[in-house]
Amino acid sequence: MIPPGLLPEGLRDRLPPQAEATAALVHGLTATFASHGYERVQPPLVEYEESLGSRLGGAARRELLRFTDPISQHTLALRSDITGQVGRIAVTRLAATARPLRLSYAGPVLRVRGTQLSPERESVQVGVELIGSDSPAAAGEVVSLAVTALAGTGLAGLSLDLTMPTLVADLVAAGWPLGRASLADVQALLDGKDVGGLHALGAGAFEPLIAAAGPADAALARLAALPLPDAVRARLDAVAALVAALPDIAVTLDPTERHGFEYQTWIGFSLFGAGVPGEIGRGGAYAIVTPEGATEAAIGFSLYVDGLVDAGLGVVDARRVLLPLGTDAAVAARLRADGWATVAALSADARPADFRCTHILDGVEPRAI
Ligand SMILES: N[C@@H](Cc1c[nH]c[nH+]1)C(=O)O
Repeated sequence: MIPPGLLPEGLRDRLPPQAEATAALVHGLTATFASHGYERVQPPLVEYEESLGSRLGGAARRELLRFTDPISQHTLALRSDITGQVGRIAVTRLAATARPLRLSYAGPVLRVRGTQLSPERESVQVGVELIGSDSPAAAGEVVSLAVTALAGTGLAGLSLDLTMPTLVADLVAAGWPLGRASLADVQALLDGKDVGGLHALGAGAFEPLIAAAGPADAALARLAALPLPDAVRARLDAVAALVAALPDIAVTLDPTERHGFEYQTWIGFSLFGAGVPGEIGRGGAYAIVTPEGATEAAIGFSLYVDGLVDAGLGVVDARRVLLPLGTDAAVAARLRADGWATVAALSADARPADFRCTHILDGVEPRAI
């Protein structure tokens, strides 16, 4: 028998005050997005696996929890990421809406497996997608919105890691010599920072990419010294402009990092902050496939609210006042209008501390205890 209170691995209850903190953070972040012109959409928790899966990269698709719908007999899946759903909305229901389209979203996502760093399987994603452009200006808007929104939560020590997920493939397409290696080999060797392996397969041309990782300014300078095709150089300039626009936060560049960027294209980024293990958010440019088989450029980010909650952010400093038995309803209403949370005693011996009250009503005024 499963003991009462036991939850499946990777799932948890949020209790006071964290449950409220989650809601407050979601509210604050989406309000910031709204103030920058991003309008909220709310896709469902569950969709056809075929449709949901096709909008995720390979690894993320394997993270979908699937089941058969007893009504339609189709395979459905719980979303592991909201970005693909927003893309679907953009190219179907909102296909005729003017571009760029600025949408925001918030809600729970579920993945089959947690990771060592974040064992939770359910988490809350909050984010924006700018659809119709992935230009340098769009990237600048989206990255600075992520930074502004996170700064608004009180998070300290914010830092940004940039990557260029399609860089290696672009260089290969431009004729950088692979030797006896395949594109996948080179990517795997770069992931492992395996200089010897690259040379052994005759793909030594890619070695300088390993050294071109670290603090963004130095990494960009190293990359710029390489024989890059014009299109890649233009993207590098866009990344440099983006870094220059963020003088107040630490920015690093790891140009070949692909882990977690299954569907992102010319730019990807992760956000980190003090007191939060693992990423706080991730984003980048990507292409949405339209029902006609064309593609539409987009860029956005998702923030993972649970890390912020676990770090103690979002806790609303509630002023809670205990109302002794028989308190006048009008007095209680006035206190609430003044921003108090009122807790009505249901017995004469109710003690403020038992109800996490900081005050007790004394006559018509709250008295600190
Ligand atoms: N949803 C992606 C990040 C993203 C949003 N938009 C583009 N990329 C993730 O959580 O990994």
